[in-house]
Amino acid sequence: MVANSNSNIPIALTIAGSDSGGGAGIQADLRTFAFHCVHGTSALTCVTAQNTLGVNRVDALSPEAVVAQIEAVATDIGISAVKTGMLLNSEIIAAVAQTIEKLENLQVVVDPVMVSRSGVQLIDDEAVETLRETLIPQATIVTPNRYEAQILSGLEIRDLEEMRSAARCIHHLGAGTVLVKGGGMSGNIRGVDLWYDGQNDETLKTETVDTPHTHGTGCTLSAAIAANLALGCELREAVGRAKQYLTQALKHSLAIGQGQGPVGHFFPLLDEFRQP
Ligand SMILES: Nc1ncnc2c1ncn2[C@@H]1O[C@H](COP(=O)(O)OP(=O)(O)OP(=O)(O)O)[C@@H](O)[C@H]1O
Ligand SMILES: Cc1ncc(CO)c(N)n1
Repeated sequence: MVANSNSNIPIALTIAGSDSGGGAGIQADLRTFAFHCVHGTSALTCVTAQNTLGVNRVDALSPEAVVAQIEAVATDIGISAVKTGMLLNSEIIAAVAQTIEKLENLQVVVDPVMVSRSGVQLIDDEAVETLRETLIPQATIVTPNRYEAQILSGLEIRDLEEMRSAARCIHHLGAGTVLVKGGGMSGNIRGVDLWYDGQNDETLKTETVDTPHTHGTGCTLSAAIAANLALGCELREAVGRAKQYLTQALKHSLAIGQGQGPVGHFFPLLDEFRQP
């Protein structure tokens, strides 16, 4: 039998860290790409020993190793969309920014991973500055959570109005569009995101899912945006579709481990493969 090979498959790249627990990072990104029928490629920045309770250890790769992975993919396979996640330190951020700057026709989704959901800063101040100066200006869209938006804007965020002000400040750093995510907000704006593209702002809401198992929401959302961009969607549509996918994954989140379980990326296949 002759294979029905597909040479038109959209291709996306994730530049991010590994999560041994499988809920966030590269593992979440590649699963999200796959569930959008997008071929996923990856450049690993660090390896975390992590589970549903937290991060126990982080080992970084060298900036040269990160660049070599990006170049190996770009020079042979080609990429139409990239997402960046946990970049860890200033040297890796600068190397990634320099490398992707040279790639043409690339849509860039920057998830500026720097603060955990509990509000703990994961990267040092120098790395924040490098992110601000080198990578965010290249972003088609940047997707900070509440705490990351506070650091990038220097503003406190307690309500929608403050999310709006922060988005405007971050837009001044040079990103095309800013999406301030509301997973860390409380009350009726938990799960409401604020979009600002330099002209219009808009609140994006699907529904609030009442679950403690939200590990990997940010990675999944940014990977789904990159996947939809690789599929050819316009940015606003890509974000809307990504939020729908994430909401379904949250509704099917996995109550595994003793802490915060991951979102369930494979909900579209549950009926087919559900155990008896
Ligand atoms: N309980 C919820 N119900 C609905 N949507 C949610 C909920 N929690 C998070 N989201 C959505 O998930 C997406 C990611 O936002 P969040 O603020 O959780 O990012 P994050 O903190 O970067 O995630 P992570 O925990 O992976 O670091 C956003 O679209 C947000 O609105
Ligand atoms: C590897 C990795 N990337 C991103 C996050 C943020 O959710 C995480 N916990 N781990």
